[in-house]
Amino acid sequence: MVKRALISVSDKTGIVDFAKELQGMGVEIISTGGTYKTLNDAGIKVINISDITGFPECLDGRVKTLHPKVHGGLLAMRSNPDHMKQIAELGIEPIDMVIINLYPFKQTILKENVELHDAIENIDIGGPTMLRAAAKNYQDVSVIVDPSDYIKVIEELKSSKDVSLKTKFKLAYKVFEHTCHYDTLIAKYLREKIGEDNFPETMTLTFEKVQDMRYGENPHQKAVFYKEVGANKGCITSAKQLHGKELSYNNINDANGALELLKEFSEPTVVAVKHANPCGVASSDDIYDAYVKAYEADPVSIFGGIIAANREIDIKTAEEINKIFVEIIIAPSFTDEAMAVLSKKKNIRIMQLENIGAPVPEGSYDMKKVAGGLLVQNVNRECVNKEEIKFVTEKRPDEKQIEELLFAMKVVKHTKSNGIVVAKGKQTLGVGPGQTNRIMAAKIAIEYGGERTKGAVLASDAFFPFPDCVEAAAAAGIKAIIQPGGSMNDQASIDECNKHGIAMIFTGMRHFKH
Ligand SMILES: NC(=O)c1ncn([C@@H]2O[C@H](COP(=O)(O)O)[C@@H](O)[C@H]2O)c1NC=O
Repeated sequence: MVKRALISVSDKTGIVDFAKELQGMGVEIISTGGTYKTLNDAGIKVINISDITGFPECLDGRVKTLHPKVHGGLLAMRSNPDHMKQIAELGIEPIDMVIINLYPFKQTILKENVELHDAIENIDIGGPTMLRAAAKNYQDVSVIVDPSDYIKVIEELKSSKDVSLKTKFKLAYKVFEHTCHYDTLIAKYLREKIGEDNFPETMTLTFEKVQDMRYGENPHQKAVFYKEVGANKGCITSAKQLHGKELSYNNINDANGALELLKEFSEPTVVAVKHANPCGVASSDDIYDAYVKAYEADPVSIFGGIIAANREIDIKTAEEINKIFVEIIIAPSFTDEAMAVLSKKKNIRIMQLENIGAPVPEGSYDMKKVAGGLLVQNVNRECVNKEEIKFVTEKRPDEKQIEELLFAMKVVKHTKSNGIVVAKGKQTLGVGPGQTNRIMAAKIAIEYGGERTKGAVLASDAFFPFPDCVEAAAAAGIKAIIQPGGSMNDQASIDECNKHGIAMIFTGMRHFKH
């Protein structure tokens, strides 16, 4: 039986109707300042919390409900005669239901230019304390933290005069989920305020559900898509779907890979991705030309792929894209004419992402789940270390070749290791991804390039342990190479370059990606 309920809510949506229903069932209602006013103004009979505690709310609301008269009433076990005797002697009356939602910490920190003191004042203390007390004593107390549960609770009360133990247990579980999410956001916010790489002793992460997925990587795997709170600028989680069926698990993963690579470029660029590896990447003066070059880079692999562009898609580009089947096109915007063309196809997903080039914020984590644990590192935000660049061969690359080499290095950075990329004219010609030895990656990239590799450049994500990749490059007519350097055997590759008149530069920065 619910005889007394304590209501203390920041989000007052639906609270008047809920309280009216409780009152109609003869439940006595206690409330804190603002909630008291809202209910009282709506004609509901409410007892002010101060009349229960015998204390005024004080310290700007920092202390309202933190009192044994409240917590004794919540925590006393009704089945324990000692507890009941003690509270009777202390003049504490049981509280059977609490309806609480917390100070809007999340909404506060999501505001632009929020001051630390503002965030701090929005850390709720009394609310979580009551929520946790009530949830611990769920057998005797119903605890409602989510306004979407109001209707269900009222229905149960109407039909069986009480809330079932099963419902009370679920509501209690929800409380700990909620307070954990709330506290994790606080910890994350404060950790980011410290402003340096911070790898805490315990890693508590929190995400919010975006949607259920039809299935995971494979149809027999269940999957859900979650997003981080805040920090979603330029991320796949902020993309707006303008057309097409729901994104799949693999679509999201591939689109994420395409966006990460696209962020390396400021000039008009198109990235095509298959199975999380780039298959065609090109930069040009305009997006149409960049698309044509990305398509021609590898017209076979792009089929059924993900295309990401960093400029508006116009009708000319849309008509070109429409000639093949692609799963997703993602861009900052689409002209109306382009939308009309692209949306003729039922199966293409059209995604709009403003701020598509927004960099990953400094201090962001990159994580990989391993069985029984989690690997955490900071995001790989660099591409080459300009101070570390060394021209190691007799032949020096010219300015144009340096640009070409840097283009290829950006692409190989986002290719699964071992990876090799061959490129010319800011267009990939061959991508050799994810091989267990480097020469195989080189052979694949060169084979994709075919005749076009003559005069092209080659990038490697890590150093050459042997001169075999240079030999293969020379045979394919490659004129310049970029790689991190740092192998004990660097000299063998340098000698091989010198033998064939190839220019090679070392960047001092490796880009493994697994
Ligand atoms: N300090 C306390 O004793 C306390 N008790 C309840 N609160 C919070 O005060 C809010 C409601 O305040 P009001 O009814 O004055 O609008 C709720 O979000 C509730 O979680 C408190 N505030 C913050 O800690």
